Amino acid sequence: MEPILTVEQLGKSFKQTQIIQNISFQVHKGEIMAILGPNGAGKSTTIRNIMGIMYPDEGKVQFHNHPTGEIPRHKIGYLPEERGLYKNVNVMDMILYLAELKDYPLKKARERAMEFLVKLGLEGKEKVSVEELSKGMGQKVQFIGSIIHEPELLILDEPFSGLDPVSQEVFKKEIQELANQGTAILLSSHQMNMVEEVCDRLFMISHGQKVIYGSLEDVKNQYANFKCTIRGKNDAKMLEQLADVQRVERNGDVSVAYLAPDVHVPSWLRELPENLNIHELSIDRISLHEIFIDVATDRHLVQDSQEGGKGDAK
Ligand SMILES: Nc1ncnc2c1ncn2[C@@H]1O[C@H](COP(=O)(O)OP(=O)(O)OP(=O)(O)O)[C@@H](O)[C@H]1O
Repeated sequence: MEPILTVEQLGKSFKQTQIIQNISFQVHKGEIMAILGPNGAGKSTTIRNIMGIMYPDEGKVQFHNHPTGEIPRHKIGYLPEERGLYKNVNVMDMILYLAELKDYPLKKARERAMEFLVKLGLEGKEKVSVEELSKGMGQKVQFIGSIIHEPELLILDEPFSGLDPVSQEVFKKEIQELANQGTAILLSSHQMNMVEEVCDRLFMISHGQKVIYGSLEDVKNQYANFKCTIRGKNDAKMLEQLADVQRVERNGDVSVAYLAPDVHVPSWLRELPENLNIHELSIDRISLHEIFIDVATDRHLVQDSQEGGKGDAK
């Protein structure tokens, strides 16, 4: 795997408060790397340090194939968390202006702009003034602006926020296609279902520090324990006392028992008490959404200490 970006031991403080600490990860050619974490964890600060919008107090950012310390802006695409376009220009001129800023040939930019306007359902909007666009349409135009110059690294800060489900799917497809064509993508998002569907690897920050780093598969193998959902009138206490049950959540007649790591599911099922009331029962692995909540609420630390510490996925 060819690294495009290496972030090494990045640290940043504001007014003596350490915001991020010892942040290290790589983004490879053709992969989608998710940077995740609760509100205020330090994702945007990390991205801003990569983009040179602010400078780290410690560590370094290296763009491979470029001299050390250089930020090759014409090779980076960036969709910032704060959306914003010039209002009194038309859509095509806006996109061409952004291409020009990156020294990208205008003829090619116009062709690519048309191609993406069609793909994102904005055909015929080329001459429409940006201020007449809806929020979602504006976001699509800004997205086109971030990829118009064929960047080798694309940084997307919350690309799905504010989009309807259909537009989210369109964005998802485009992001996957760009990765298939070799673009390295660093994506920050709170939409775990989307992250689970598109990302190859993920880096999770909590309180400014790495908590998980690894491939989606490794992370799921390591952190996605099983849960057993039972519909039927049952005493939650009885379920809590079963072997290998870490906790039980209850909603009406539905109880979800979260199982310990490495539980042998067939054996666990065999041991269920005979008087258990079962209308429906299912066994699933917890989702990335649930892993995220475990991490964000430090629940995984309890789990790690019970196991003697699992460490990172990578
Ligand atoms: N310019 C700044 N001056 C002081 N503190 C800042 C500044 N920028 C960010 N912070 C603080 O740094 C912390 C991390 O903020 P950051 O925006 O990086 O988080 P985030 O993970 O992107 O959060 P969100 O998911 O809410 O966008 C927060 O506590 C924030 O208040």
